[in-house]
Amino acid sequence: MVKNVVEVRDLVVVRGEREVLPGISLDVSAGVTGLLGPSGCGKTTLMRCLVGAQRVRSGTAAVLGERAGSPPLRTRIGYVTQAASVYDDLTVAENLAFFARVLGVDRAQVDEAVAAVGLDDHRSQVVSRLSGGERSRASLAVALLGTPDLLVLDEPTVGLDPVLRRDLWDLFHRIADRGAAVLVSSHVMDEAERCHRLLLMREGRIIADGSPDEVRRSTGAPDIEQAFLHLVEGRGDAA
Ligand SMILES: Nc1ncnc2c1ncn2[C@@H]1O[C@H](COP(=O)(O)OP(=O)(O)OP(=O)(O)O)[C@@H](O)[C@H]1O
Repeated sequence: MVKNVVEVRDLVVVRGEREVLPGISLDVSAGVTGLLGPSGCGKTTLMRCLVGAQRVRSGTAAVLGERAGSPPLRTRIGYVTQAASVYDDLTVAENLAFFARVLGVDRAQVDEAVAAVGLDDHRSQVVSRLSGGERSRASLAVALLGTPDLLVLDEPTVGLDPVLRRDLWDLFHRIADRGAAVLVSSHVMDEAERCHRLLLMREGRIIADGSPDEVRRSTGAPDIEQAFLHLVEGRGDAA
């Protein structure tokens, strides 16, 4: 068994004129890992590297022992971007059935994925008539097809009410409990408390890495929000 699900070493990514990731290194293992950092610090760029959607200048990114983006990883990684990635003119069930066929996944998994994201009552609804939160849950259901070993979720709870957010976090934990790695970016600090491990980023670098308790302790802050401000404003360095 591969210990680290993700291994990134000295990764350099340039977007436009800017070195967005100036040589980042990190590992991600099973469990729920939160990726936090100010807007523009490079979270999405890093996630794009892990799914093979980002051109890199140098360094390496490996997932489950394979080069990120290589074909064997196709069904082993689920990725949800900030924009919903389902077809507007198909129903929820039709979208799932389509992606199940593309991925070569058993149709039985469609029902499981729809139930997991709480869209049972909307399975026959055309996506264009769903609310924003329902639409993003439909995208999440697609990412769950194939029972991925790595789930990469770019701010999956934006625009969701507290009940749905809690339900989704319970789902992330259930997925992690069966041995998968779940990497979630978020701006919501109470969500950070629900992660097994936190990676705090600033300007394309990891500035803190540890459990919520460890991050709090290393900064002497009473909560993650204060710890985050402390680190991001450069008054400490816990990494
Ligand atoms: N297509 C692009 N061309 C040039 N620069 C880009 C492009 N996409 C993103 N960038 C820049 O790369 C940097 C990192 O962006 P990225 O989307 O990775 O940040 P982020 O941490 O995910 O931000 P947010 O929390 O706002 O989603 C930003 O400065 C952004 O302006």
